[in-house]
Amino acid sequence: MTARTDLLLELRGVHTHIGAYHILHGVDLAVPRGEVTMLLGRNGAGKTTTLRTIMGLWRASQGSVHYAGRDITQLATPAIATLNIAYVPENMGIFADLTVKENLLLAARGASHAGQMDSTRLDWIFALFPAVKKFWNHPAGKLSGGQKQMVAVARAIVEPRDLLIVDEPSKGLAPAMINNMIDAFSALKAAGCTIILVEQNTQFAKRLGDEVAIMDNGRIVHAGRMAALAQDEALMQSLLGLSI
Ligand SMILES: Nc1ncnc2c1ncn2[C@@H]1O[C@H](COP(=O)(O)OP(=O)(O)OP(=O)(O)O)[C@@H](O)[C@H]1O
Repeated sequence: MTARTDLLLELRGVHTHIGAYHILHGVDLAVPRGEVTMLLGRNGAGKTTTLRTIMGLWRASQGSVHYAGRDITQLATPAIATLNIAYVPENMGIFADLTVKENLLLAARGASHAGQMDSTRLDWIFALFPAVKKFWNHPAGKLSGGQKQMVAVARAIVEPRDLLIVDEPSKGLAPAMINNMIDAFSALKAAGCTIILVEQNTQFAKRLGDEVAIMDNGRIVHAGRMAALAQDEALMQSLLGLSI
């Protein structure tokens, strides 16, 4: 099959088993470079499993994952991470006992103290996520769920990324924080980052998504432009069982 040059990431016929369970049943997902792709679907549809398979945290038992024209299906997670792909899981993986600064420092390559971090990039991150600056020297565990989510995304982008993958970024966020998160992802996209977001919040998806893929029962059941889907109430209803 010829590779599409507009795609940064492509899954072809991916099957994933978790132990004895067959979870993904031939996932085809095309992620255009420089855009925001929304992965939607009901609970248990296979969205998180798809992200974990991309990151090598689960191994595809069939099919392939191509990134920037390279087959990464068999690569181990650390090798995948060095390809400038960052993944923020749903539980965020924040170290509660460490300060916000220390959480970010851990993700900064080659920096052993804050003075060695790229200050221009840090200022940019502070502008995107004011809570990160405000609570810089506070233990991350003391922050609200929304603030932790900001720290988790900030940590993922402390180094420049080509692909950022975030599982449910809007989960539990107050409306003002949702707007902040949308602005931050828009700024990241404008800076050239390709983004994949798993979402349950269809308003969030509608405002940010360029491309959309909808999963059900371990398969992609619809893929296309977000704007087109957002205008098709009936299709949205039939795919997700809710209205946008
Ligand atoms: N570690 C596991 N062991 C067994 N089954 C699992 C495991 N993780 C996920 N599953 C199952 O795989 C299916 C897909 O789960 P997944 O978390 O990928 O769905 P999801 O679309 O991300 O849903 P949610 O929004 O609820 O997280 C579900 O039926 C789930 O129960």
